[in-house]
Amino acid sequence: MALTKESVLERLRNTPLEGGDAVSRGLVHALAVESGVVRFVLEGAPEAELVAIRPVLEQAVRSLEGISSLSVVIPAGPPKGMGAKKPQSGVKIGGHPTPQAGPAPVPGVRHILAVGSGKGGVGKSTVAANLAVALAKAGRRVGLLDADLYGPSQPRMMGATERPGSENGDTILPVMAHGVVLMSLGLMLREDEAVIWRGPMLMGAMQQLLGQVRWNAYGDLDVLVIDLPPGTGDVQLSLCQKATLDGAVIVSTPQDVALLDAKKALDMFAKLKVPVVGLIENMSTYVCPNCGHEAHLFGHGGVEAEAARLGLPFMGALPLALEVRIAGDEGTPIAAGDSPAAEAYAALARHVIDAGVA
Ligand SMILES: Nc1ncnc2c1ncn2[C@@H]1O[C@H](COP(=O)(O)OP(=O)(O)OP(=O)(O)O)[C@@H](O)[C@H]1O
Repeated sequence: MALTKESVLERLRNTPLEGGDAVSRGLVHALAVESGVVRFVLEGAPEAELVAIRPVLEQAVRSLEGISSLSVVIPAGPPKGMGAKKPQSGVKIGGHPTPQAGPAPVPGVRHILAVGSGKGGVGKSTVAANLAVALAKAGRRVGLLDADLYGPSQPRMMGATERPGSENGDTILPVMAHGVVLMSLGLMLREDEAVIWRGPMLMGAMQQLLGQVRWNAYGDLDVLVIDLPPGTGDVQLSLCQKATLDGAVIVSTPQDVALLDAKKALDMFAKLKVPVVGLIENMSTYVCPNCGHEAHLFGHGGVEAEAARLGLPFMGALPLALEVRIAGDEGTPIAAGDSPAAEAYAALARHVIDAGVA
């Protein structure tokens, strides 16, 4: 049977879900089928439920004959008329930290995974966003905390513009984007507003972002992914003092100068007794889209060699790809779609799950 809208709808109708199939429940929107490419939007139920049923529907549709790619999008934020009422948050972030005896668990969060890098600009935030989305696609309940307080980029990368609300003027309600529960200082600032805080203010802000944000507002989280600032400064230190981290992944480009800084980040996590889940080489190769020539702009293989030298797991190499940059700029991480890059992030997510951190 040829691949048509009707054949996709029929397959979806014949895929049983709790409460009825996705088509009769009115969850399938904007279905498009063109030369083997299938796309649709899943909307009309709480986001956590949509995230849970998406892999079931994807598996059912993928087995149709003639399909070359599939993209099932869950729009950011609750559908109109659904979800908690969120008055604008009057909570002020940044202030001196309050005394805390030692690292404390974050309520409603099972695991905390930090994504760090030694050097700036190596793609740490891109990896954090895509890894969070890939973990959500793998069926995990995921939060993403943008702890890059001086340069919060997750609102843009995750396409989130909604201001976090507050139920009582004390706790902060995070927002939902691409199936991930997100909080970033960037959601509370103007896009051109600068953060000019010293150490204690940063530490106070970190404490608030961990303790005052209601991370389980949409259900308990399997994992909270934390996008750290580059380097080994106050934010990293206060995070490890305030919360128990289950693991860290380090992102580096292959060139020596980035690797040198990555080693400092590894040393920091060793001193803070945070287990390193693995190293990721980003911007590893570049394949020319016109002629297919493969170039190694920043070198190649350096991170894998370093991981082997240190006896740490190498999680994988991610290519330098225009579509990854465009997807990040447009607010839909590449991992949300269906492409070789999305598959590479799915493999990283499996690594994290196998390591028992999600
Ligand atoms: N594999 C990739 N292919 C193409 N572009 C990439 C890739 N990884 C990251 N980028 C782009 O590189 C830029 C820097 O990435 P990103 O902001 O993730 O880095 P960072 O290490 O978090 O930086 P910062 O030090 O500012 O926190 C972004 O424009 C991003 O889209």
